[in-house]
Amino acid sequence: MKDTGVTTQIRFDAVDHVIDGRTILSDVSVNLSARRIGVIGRNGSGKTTFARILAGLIAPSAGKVTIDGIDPANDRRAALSLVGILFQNPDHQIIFPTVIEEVAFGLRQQGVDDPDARAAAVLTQFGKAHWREAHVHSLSQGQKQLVCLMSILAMTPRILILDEPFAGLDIPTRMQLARYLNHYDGTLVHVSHDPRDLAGYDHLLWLERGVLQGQGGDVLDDFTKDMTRQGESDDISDLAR
Ligand SMILES: Nc1ncnc2c1ncn2[C@@H]1O[C@H](COP(=O)(O)OP(=O)(O)OP(=O)(O)O)[C@@H](O)[C@H]1O
Repeated sequence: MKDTGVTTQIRFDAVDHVIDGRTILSDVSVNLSARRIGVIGRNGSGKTTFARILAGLIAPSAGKVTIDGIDPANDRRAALSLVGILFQNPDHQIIFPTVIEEVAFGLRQQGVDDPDARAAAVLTQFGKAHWREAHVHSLSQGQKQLVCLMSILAMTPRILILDEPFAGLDIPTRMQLARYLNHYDGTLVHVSHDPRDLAGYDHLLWLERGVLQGQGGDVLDDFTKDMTRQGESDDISDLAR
């Protein structure tokens, strides 16, 4: 990954998130300036909720979130340029019939001049000028995921959040998408339950039932050991989870 020397400051101060009386995140505080951040945890540990709060898609029930001093839930227009998020299922993200319309949409939201020309330039930059008028429904899942990635990177966000975007893709497709990601020179926040996705990341956050269980550069080993230990039990039977 390129290093432009520009770092982005992510702060969560005592963040809680409660839905229907149930605590999904509890007292999460982090102060991050690493370039590649991994968020790891079991299913249902609160990773997607953390990602959506960081992206400003939802406001936390309590506490404060800032990216370089800006509250992404409060200042939605600024958030468009601050942070982009790529989800697992591109079909939940894509809203337009053709590739060019999809890539131009975010640019239009940002208020840039001539969003169609900018979108076409992005397609060319990715070697996909020939996708311009392609119908999104005719593309493979991997190709749709690349349309989502191009749409997000067109807006040049300081932070790119990946919420398990490679789940369900075959190995060659994952490798190809990962190569496109290598050109991104901002801060990557990658959410996954699989430690293999996050090997070599600068900083890890480990969430367990909505609580920050650990963080730092060497959390993956502890996480893997704990997952193996939990795998030997039978807590999948427990309906209270
Ligand atoms: N809008 C919502 N309404 C009700 N419950 C929710 C909502 N969003 C999340 N939850 C619950 O909060 C918990 C954490 O969910 P979240 O999706 O953040 O976890 P996760 O770690 O990303 O899980 P997974 O790895 O399975 O995607 C889960 O038990 C989930 O059912």
